[in-house]
Amino acid sequence: MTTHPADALSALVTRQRTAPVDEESARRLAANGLELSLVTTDDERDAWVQSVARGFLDTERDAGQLAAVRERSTYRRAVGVYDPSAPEPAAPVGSVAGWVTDLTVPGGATLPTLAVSAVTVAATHHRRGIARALVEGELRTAAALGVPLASLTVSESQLYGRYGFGAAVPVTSWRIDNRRAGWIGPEPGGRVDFVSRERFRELAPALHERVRPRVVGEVPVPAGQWDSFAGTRPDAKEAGKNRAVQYTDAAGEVRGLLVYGVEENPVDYPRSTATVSLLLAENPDAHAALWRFVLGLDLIGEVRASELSVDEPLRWMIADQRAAHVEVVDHHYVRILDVSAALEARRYGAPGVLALDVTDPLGITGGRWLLDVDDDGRGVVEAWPDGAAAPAGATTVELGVTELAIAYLGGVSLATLVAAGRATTSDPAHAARVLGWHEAPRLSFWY
Ligand SMILES: CC(=O)SCCNC(=O)CCNC(=O)[C@H](O)C(C)(C)COP(=O)(O)OP(=O)(O)OC[C@H]1O[C@@H](n2cnc3c(N)ncnc32)[C@H](O)[C@@H]1OP(=O)(O)O
Repeated sequence: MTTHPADALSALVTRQRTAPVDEESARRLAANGLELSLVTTDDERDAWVQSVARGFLDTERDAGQLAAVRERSTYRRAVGVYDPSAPEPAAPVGSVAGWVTDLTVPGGATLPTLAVSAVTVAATHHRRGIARALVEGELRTAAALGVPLASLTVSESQLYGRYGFGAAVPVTSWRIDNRRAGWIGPEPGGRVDFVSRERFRELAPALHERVRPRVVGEVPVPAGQWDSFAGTRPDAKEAGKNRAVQYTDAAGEVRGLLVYGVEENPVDYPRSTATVSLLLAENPDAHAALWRFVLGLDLIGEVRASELSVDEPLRWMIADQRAAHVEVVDHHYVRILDVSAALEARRYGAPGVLALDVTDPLGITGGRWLLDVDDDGRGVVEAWPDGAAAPAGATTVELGVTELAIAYLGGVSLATLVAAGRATTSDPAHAARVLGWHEAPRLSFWY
């Protein structure tokens, strides 16, 4: 009997949520008088949420906020580190959250990934290896369950390379002088209408589910996060600042959604700012119509948007490209936990054989593989035994698991990594063509 991919994913989701904590990390922490534990009861979860809020410079949560979080975070596993000698031992001094979801890879397949979030360590306990124990432990647990990837978005760029995560999905942040920009893009025939935040909240999950399997680098938005976008959480601050808009095509189908907020400029009213929180478009018409709408807003002098593709088509829809200040930022980090499964899943940019020698500082998935790509971009992976020579005609590539992750989604050229001294190969041009992809990856939100 074959297992449907969705069934396999949901089995992994359940097993990861309840898996015991990693024994090696528990031992390491115990040697320093600390306890590693799964967070299970409501009281434990509330205390854990307070520690996470403090770690991310947020305010203490009140009862209403704790209830809202409790209701919206059942999808994820929470782990805490406890110090029994602290005056308040029930408050964790370290935290991590993780859930198995799926990530779109080149060619349109999706692959299970351990999404990691909420990594914090109390300032009273930092720089003693607590974060390392938490992250390594969760990676080992996921790898043992057969999850092939891990991924995260980061507060600081320099934290996760040491665990084998690579910045696979760079994105762009935009500041657009909308008066100067000038629209030269299409003028689609559908209609744009304001809708309530509640309607946005209702329509957005299904629209994102239609869009994200086509966008390399995307993962599903966790259900609880839609309320944050829409401002429909009962505890949302200034929820009314969010304005929602939909694009409907000529057949009456909603193909695009936008949520944005405005900041008044008190000294020069027509120079106020609009910030796009999310623009979801199912097709080029919806994309063009919603951007045209934002750039034409009255009383707005600057439009801001972030988490856009590095190859965002908007650049080619405005007459004056210098009206847009565009900054590239590292955003979605990927960690390969199973090189063979990861390489088999994606499609490739060019045919040929790569003989890959991958080192993994954590010892989870290092080794040697032959990747044989056919004319349609499909790859077959087999082990390349130690000591065996590379097959005639193969391009050899030596790199770390971090660098393989950086190149894995086709967003960063292997030739660039070679030029940066981060990988070596017998043929940079061929290796880059094979691992390359025709569309830049993107992740449109933070998690
Ligand atoms: C996916 C996410 O959740 S991203 C969010 C990350 N968390 C935050 O930004 C919240 C605020 N910061 C913190 O809570 C903590 O400082 C953490 C979680 C970043 C680090 O926790 P610590 O327990 O101090 O980390 P730990 O002692 O395990 O250090 C692990 C390694 O990271 C390094 N490191 C830790 N913090 C930093 C930092 N801010 N900058 C650079 N390196 C750092 C350490 O030097 C150590 O290096 P090594 O093991 O390679 O020698």
